[in-house]
Amino acid sequence: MRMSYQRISVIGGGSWGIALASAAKRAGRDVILWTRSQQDADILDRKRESSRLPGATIDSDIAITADLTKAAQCDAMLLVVPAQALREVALSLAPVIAPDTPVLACAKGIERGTRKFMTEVIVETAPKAAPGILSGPSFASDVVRGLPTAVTLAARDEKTASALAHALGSATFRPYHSTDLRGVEIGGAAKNVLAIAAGIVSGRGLGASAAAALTTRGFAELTRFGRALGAKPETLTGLSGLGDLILTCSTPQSRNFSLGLALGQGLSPLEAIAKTSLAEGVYTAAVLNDMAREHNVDMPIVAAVADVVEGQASVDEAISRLLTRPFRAEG
Ligand SMILES: NC(=O)C1=CN([C@@H]2O[C@H](COP(=O)(O)OP(=O)(O)OC[C@H]3O[C@@H](n4cnc5c(N)ncnc54)[C@H](OP(=O)(O)O)[C@@H]3O)[C@@H](O)[C@H]2O)C=CC1
Ligand SMILES: O=C(CO)COP(=O)(O)O
Repeated sequence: MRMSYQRISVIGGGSWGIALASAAKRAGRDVILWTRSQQDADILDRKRESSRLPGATIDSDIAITADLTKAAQCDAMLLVVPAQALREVALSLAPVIAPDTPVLACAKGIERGTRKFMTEVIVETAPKAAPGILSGPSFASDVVRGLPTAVTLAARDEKTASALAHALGSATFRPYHSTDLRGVEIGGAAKNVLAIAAGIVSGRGLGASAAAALTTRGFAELTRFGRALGAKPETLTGLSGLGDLILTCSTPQSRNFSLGLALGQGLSPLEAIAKTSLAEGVYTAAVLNDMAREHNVDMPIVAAVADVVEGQASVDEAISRLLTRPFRAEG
């Protein structure tokens, strides 16, 4: 098994892909960044900046390509495309990556239709790869500027997870390693949905006390769901669970929070989606709600967000439903 991960490929030239490529470069790795269009690759290569990350410079030593076969020549790969596009990209990669190459999902979401988590999609589409996941409280704009961030990186075995954390880590980008794939991916997927609710609370002007209650009760939902699906408690209270929930529920720097803010201020779901760049919680809300029901897990905030973004309830109806739930023991 390869344990030296010098050549890192980053698949996806959006804001998180560029930020992770920059972090890997800062850690001393040889980095290739793949974008799906040749035109984008040429522009990024020439300008060394992206409108998605204003003010950030892409290191001149990061190779940029639109050639998947070239990008597949690596020791480890980061998949940094939206959750709903991960299957399509992994399918194209499967024939060109070497067996046992770690392929880390860096998207936060659950596939609609199949109800699969990101590492399950990798296992299905690229069965010879070694699946992993990287997730945690980390805005691309912070990571690309080299501000201190910490994330969780999980692989099936601890040696691989630890070696990958060493390969990608630096003083300002600190991956903590884990083998709890499921726990890490549940945190990243659920927190986006809960961040929409936090944004709604802010946009409706419900106050700081309501915001704290929402985040805490949201964490109770995330924990219940995680426990039902076999996540480790320490993962749920760690960076990729509680850590990312706190970050995304607290600032309009989060796209999910800011989409919620727009909904709370009275925009329709379609208007709010059009106004915000990729907010994964929109696509995860209904599938997470369905999975919660399937596993008999009570997730009233997630259900409320799903109804609002799918246009089945108004913001006021959803809030009223949450506030009139029966009183119960905490837990
Ligand atoms: N931004 C952030 O701060 C963070 C983001 N994430 C997660 O990373 C994932 C990606 O987000 P982010 O980079 O911000 O999103 P962006 O919208 O900035 O970028 C998405 C990238 O994926 C590409 N893409 C979209 N669909 C496909 C497809 N079918 N095939 C190939 N490439 C595709 C886009 O290409 P094109 O330009 O051609 O459309 C674009 O380069 C999300 O799941 C997000 O939750 C996680 C942590 C932090
Ligand atoms: O996942 C993120 C930070 O950890 C980014 O959050 P948003 O996608 O809501 O901007």
